[in-house]
Order: sequence, then C-alpha cells, then structure tokens
Amino acid sequence: MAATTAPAASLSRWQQFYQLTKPRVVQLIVFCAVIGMALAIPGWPSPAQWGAIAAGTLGIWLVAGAAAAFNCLIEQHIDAKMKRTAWRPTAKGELSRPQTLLFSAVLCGLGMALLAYGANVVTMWLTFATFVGYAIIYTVILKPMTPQNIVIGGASGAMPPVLGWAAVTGDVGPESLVLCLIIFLWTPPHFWALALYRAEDYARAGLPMLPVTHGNEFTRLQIVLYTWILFAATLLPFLIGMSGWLYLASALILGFLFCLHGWQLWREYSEALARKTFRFSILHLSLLFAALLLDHYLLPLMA
Ligand code: HEM
Ligand SMILES: CC(C)=CCC/C(C)=C/CC/C(C)=C/COP(=O)(O)OP(=O)(O)O
Repeated sequence: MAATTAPAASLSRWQQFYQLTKPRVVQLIVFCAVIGMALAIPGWPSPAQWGAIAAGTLGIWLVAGAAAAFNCLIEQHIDAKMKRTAWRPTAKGELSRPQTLLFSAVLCGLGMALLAYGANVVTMWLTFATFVGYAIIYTVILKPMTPQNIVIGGASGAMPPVLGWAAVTGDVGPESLVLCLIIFLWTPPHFWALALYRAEDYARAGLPMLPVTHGNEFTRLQIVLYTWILFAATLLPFLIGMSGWLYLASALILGFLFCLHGWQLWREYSEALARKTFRFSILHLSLLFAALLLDHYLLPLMA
C-alpha cells in the first residue's frame, strides 16, 4: 500500500518509519475525512471550528498511520513473501518488531490525544474503533480466514467521512453514513482489480483472496456487480439533497467510466486492464469526493 512500486533508493531511518504508515493510502483516507468535516458545516467554518478541523485532520492521520504500521508489524513474514511488499522495512528486517510496535503506539496515542482535546471524545473512540477494525479484526482475523476479508474489513477503511463529520459536530450524521456506504462499496472493485494481477503473490503468501479461492473469472464478475451497485449508491448524495448538479454530473461520468472498466475487464481479461482499473478506482474516489467539496462551496455562490 505504501508505494505502488518499491522506492528506488535505500531509505533513511525516518523514511523507513514514514513508509510504514502507507502514506499514499492514508492521504486519500484523510482527504475523505476532511470532506466529511467540510460537508458537516453549512457554509464556511467559523474560527472556533478551525481548531477541531486541524486537530481532527492530524489526529485521524496519525491513528490511520499507526494502524498501517501495526499491519506491517503483523504481516512482516507475509510481506516478505510477496513481490509487491517485500521491500517494506519490516519485511526486510530493517526495523525491528519492538521499534515498529513503539512507533505505532506513539502515533496512535498522539492521534487519540489530539482528537480528544482538539475535537471531541466521540471522534477519539470512533477512530480507535476504526484502528481496531483494520489493525486487528481485518489484519489478524479476517485476512487469513475468508475471501470476504476485504468486504467486511472494508468497513473500517470506509469510516473516514464519519470520523470527519464527528470531529466537527460530535455526532454521526446520516449524510456521513451515505459517504461511508460509498467507500464501503468502492473497496471491493478497488482491491479485487489489484488482486487479479497480484494473485500469484497472494497464493504464495497463503492468503485467501478472491482470485486465489474463486478464480479470475468469478472475481471479474464480482467487480462488475460492485461497480453497478456503487454507481447507484453514488447517486444518493444528490437524491437526499446533500449535493447539487455539479456532484451529480461528476458521479454520472465517474460511475459510467468505472462500470466501463469493470465491463471491459469482464469481457476480456488482461493484466494491463486490471492495472488500469485499479488505478482508475483511486482516481474515481478522489474525484468523486473532490466534486462533493466543490459542490458544497461553489453552488451556494452561484445560487
Ligand atoms: C480493506 C480495504 C482496502 C484494501 C484491502 C486495499 C488494498 C490496497 C492495496 C493492496 C494497495 C496496494 C497497491 C500496491 O502497492 O501495489 C492499495 C493501494 C491504494 N489504496 Fe487501497 N485498499 C483498501 C482501502 C482503501 C481505502 C479506504 C482507501 C482510501 C480511501 C484506499 C486508497 C488507496 C490508494 C490511494 C492506493 C494507492 C497507493 C499508491 O499509489 O502507492 N484504499 N490498496
Ligand atoms: C484510524 C483509521 C482511519 C484507520 C484506517 C485504516 C486504514 C489504513 C485503512 C485502509 C485500508 C488498507 C490500508 C488496506 C490495505 O490492505 P492490506 O493491509 O491488505 O494491504 P497490504 O497487502 O499492502 O498490506
């Protein structure tokens, strides 16, 4: 997760720790949390709300990074068997287990303290539950157990808009649950597109990912189904009055393109198309959430 390809040069000590936090994934997670915060506030934030936004952003960032580092610790031996992850400092033995555990604990503690004092206690506990969901329930229990691992475990990856919403309101709004549902349904096509061309890695590591347990064709069918359901779910923010036409237009275009990728992959498999679909999934979610933000601030100006 940390980098799509292994870093070219050898890493300094700080870079090694930084890479454990799976920086690129966590950046998108934090982006989704920030959108949750923005949408929870009608209009521009007041000076008092900026403190909660800053603490919420940094706190969620730190705890998400801690969860990623904890995952690297647990999966040290699995990562060492997979080409994509064998470069990780934990897999190579460059960072010891106590060092990694301490790093994760410090990040998690700092993040929780920031959330409790700078945002609110509800967000702190929700973020901690998300940490446990990913670092323990997904990584330790579900991932080695069932091909539905990423579907169930995806619930924790889908939490960021809820955490962001809670950071500025102290509550979980139904609107944030709609955004959570979108990320939840986005995760299977996102991950299974990658798992298709990384199936050998997962088989070697003994992990029951869908292409390993149910084959390439069945996984492609699941991707098609999820992209369709996801397409429908992305229309909800417009249908419940959370967003306007700018978001709707973006959701229609992005949804159509994601379904098209899934459909083409279903009709004829190629590794290149699977890679393209995986890359598109990231663009899809990033632009969809950016559209929500634009819609939130631009449309009132144009009304
Ligand atoms: C259980 C849920 C998820 C699973 C199993 C999963 C799996 C993966 C994997 C294995 C990669 C690594 C690609 C590589 O290095 O070759 C990846 C990349 C990525 N994922 Fe996820 N993901 C999940 C949820 C999420 C969520 C919730 C987000 C953001 C909201 C996200 C954003 C990203 C991004 C941005 C990348 C690209 C990283 C890069 O370019 O280095 N993922 N994902
Ligand atoms: C507190 C908070 C917001 C936590 C968020 C937790 C988090 C980092 C969720 C993202 C999901 C993720 C990194 C999946 C990677 O799958 P994987 O671990 O199977 O990937 P890998 O094979 O690259 O290790």
